[in-house]
Amino acid sequence: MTQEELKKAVGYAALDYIKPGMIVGVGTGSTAAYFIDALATIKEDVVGTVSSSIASTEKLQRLGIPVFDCNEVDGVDVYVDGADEINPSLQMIKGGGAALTREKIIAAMAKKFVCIVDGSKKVDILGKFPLPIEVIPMARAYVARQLVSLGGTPIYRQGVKTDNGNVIIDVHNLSILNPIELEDQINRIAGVVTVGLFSHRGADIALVGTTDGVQTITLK
Ligand SMILES: O=C(CO)[C@H](O)[C@H](O)COP(=O)(O)O
Repeated sequence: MTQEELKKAVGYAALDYIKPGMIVGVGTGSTAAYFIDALATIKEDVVGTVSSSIASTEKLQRLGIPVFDCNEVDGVDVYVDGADEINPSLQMIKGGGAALTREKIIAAMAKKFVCIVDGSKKVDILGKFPLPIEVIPMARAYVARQLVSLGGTPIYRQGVKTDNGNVIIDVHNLSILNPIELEDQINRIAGVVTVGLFSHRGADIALVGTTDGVQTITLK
């Protein structure tokens, strides 16, 4: 099976977690896009969605799926999104698509986070994928210097502006042995909006696409 087929398989497998009347959080990226296609097949059952990016909102609306502003809903029943890396504790690196801040907000609001990935995203230690950080533009150089002092190699993602009008710094060469500590350290740097490390609020369930089928991982 190709990587695209594995992404599609987990996108559709996530429908098992959607029940009639739910408010569904919708992620961003190529795997989440397959989930949106899947959601369209049961759209009469879905009360509504909240979306983590303008791109996902536009796709949902094109397919006739109602999208609410996060401030209009009391909570999110289930959040379905991809990841760039996921470890055995279901902590993740996210933000390859620059949507990390809205993704973190919806993850925080959600009762259940279902992460959908193809098998290439599974790692033992996070950090091979450069860690995305959303930064207020005027703080870019300062934040980069602070990241160097934490041992990383920050690279400014040229030409990218987030849906919130900010910039992205990708931090290379990190071996993230203590994700919670690093998430806290980076969050404390003035000018950082969000770090794409999802360790305090990781996933509750991971659906992993493999050539043997969709593997379900839940924390014990
Ligand atoms: O965090 C994300 C976007 O900000 C995505 O979930 C992540 O980049 C994975 O994307 P894809 O499903 O295209 O591999």
